[in-house]
Amino acid sequence: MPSLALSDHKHKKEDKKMKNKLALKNPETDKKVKKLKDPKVKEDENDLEVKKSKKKRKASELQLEEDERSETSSEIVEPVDVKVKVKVKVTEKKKKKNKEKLEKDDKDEGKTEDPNLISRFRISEAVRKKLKSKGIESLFPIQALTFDVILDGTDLVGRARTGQGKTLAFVLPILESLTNGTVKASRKNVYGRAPSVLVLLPTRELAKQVFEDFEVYGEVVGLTSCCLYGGAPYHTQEMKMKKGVDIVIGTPGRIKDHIERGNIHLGSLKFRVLDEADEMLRMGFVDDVELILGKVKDASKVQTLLFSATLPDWVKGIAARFLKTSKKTVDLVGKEKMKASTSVKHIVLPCSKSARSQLIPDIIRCYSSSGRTIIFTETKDSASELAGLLPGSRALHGDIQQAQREVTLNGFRSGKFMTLVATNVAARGLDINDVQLIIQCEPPRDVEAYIHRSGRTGRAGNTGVAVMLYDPKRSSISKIERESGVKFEHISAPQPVDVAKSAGVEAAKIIAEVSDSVIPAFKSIAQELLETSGLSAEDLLAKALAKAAGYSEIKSRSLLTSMENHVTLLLEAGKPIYTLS
Ligand SMILES: Nc1ncnc2c1ncn2[C@@H]1O[C@H](COP(=O)(O)OP(=O)(O)OP(=O)(O)O)[C@@H](O)[C@H]1O
Repeated sequence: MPSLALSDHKHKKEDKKMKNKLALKNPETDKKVKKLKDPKVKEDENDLEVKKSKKKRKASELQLEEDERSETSSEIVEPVDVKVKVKVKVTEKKKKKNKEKLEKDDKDEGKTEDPNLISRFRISEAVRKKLKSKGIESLFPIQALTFDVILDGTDLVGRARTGQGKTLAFVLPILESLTNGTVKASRKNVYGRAPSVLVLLPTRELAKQVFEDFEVYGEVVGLTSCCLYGGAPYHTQEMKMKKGVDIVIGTPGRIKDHIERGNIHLGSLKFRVLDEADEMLRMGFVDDVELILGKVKDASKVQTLLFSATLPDWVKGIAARFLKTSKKTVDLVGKEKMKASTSVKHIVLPCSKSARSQLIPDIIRCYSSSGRTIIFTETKDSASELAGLLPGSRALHGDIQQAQREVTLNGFRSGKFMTLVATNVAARGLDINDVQLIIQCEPPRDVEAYIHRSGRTGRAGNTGVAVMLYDPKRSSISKIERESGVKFEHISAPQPVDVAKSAGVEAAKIIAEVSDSVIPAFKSIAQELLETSGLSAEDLLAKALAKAAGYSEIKSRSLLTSMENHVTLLLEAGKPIYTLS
């Protein structure tokens, strides 16, 4: 039957894909990923490089010694074979060549030293130590390229893809500038001091994250920070401002309120930073941002920095109006077609709305590498609904109380649960360790959202997978593909039998870890089962593995809509078939 033959063909394709997927879990790949993640491994790798080049050098030295020996001994040793003949015939020319090679190796050794090592920048010892304790040995490109520009007092527009370290790109030079740089002399360290730095961010979660970086690195150089955002009581925030603080980080609405209530004075301001400015525009903070920026009386005394992963017109306009004409732009994306993260594997998969909750657990099984997953929905209701349907997941969106949002995010960060279902509140800037998989339930309305959502994985040099579901009857992915520059990999839904196979591998591992002490208690019932079931020990064990992996039966699934219990048939006819449409 042609349809069957074709459906088998599909299965083969799926098998191949599944092998690729499983390759993600293979220890070799794991080792590679670990290498990328683990700074110690990086260090070991550097050591290895140094050792390799030393070995190379040693080999050349030995060769040189040997050449010399050969030459001197050429008179007394009878050539034994061709190889030795070649050696004894070594000439001055070869010796010179080896020496030159040694010199070149020496030079290359110098070259392998990382030009972005933190020791090469004007970063104070205390901050350097702190960075090292966090596994940071060298600066990322956006940080290395902007560090001196900022520290030397120039306004800056910085742009890099998601997860490339834009936060430390402004945190580090600002801290240095306040403690050792140009603004050190004019900064007062007294009770009730007005802030020297004001950082504006679009969401509360993001503000908190940036605040934590300022806290960690600022603390070691004696600088204090506070975070001001809506949904939290005014009183505690006011108290902090009264005591005096060096760095204020917050969302535009709450910052504006504090300025209007007279809690924040901008007279001592040395830096203002706009992070994720494009999102502030999208979230309707245009007036608040412009009002806050306009409150600074003498803008010539303030350095303004603007960081973003995308630069729409409003952001360019803000840069033109509020940054000095001497400003510099460091744009690591530029006119490159690919705007999204290049360390992410971008995949699309056809799926009807009703099949989502059945399909998503399988996508997680296949692609999350047992790490964290963030699922994005378009509406708050669908985030709550989906979180209710997926065991072990929690929802995060704007209708959830701030205190609960923080509990949820902390739980996700600390690994209490591994799947977060969120709206765009989690799309921007959030940096959560070990997010391996992003699932977007449908194509977002604008390309920026796609870039930022998929950028929650594949951060800081790690790899990740972003899967976007789409209903072929309702939505199109071509606009996102065109505007983001992403070349999507098209796949069909993982077939339950394939997912079961990878679940079986996990279950087998779990069973192998069970202590032998359980055997006596279960042995007699196992023997009885073997005798009465009429199955071989192998088949019976397969059933036990299936149950341990959560399977009682295996259903089929449509390749077109991902609906369970649907089979996709591909019909072949000997001549063209015309439809009415
Ligand atoms: N030099 C560095 N070496 C190693 N890790 C770093 C370095 N700089 C930053 N990181 C880590 O990289 C991750 C991403 O950084 P960050 O959140 O600043 O990226 P981003 O460019 O602002 O991303 P997004 O556009 O999504 O907001 C963080 O976990 C951060 O700690």
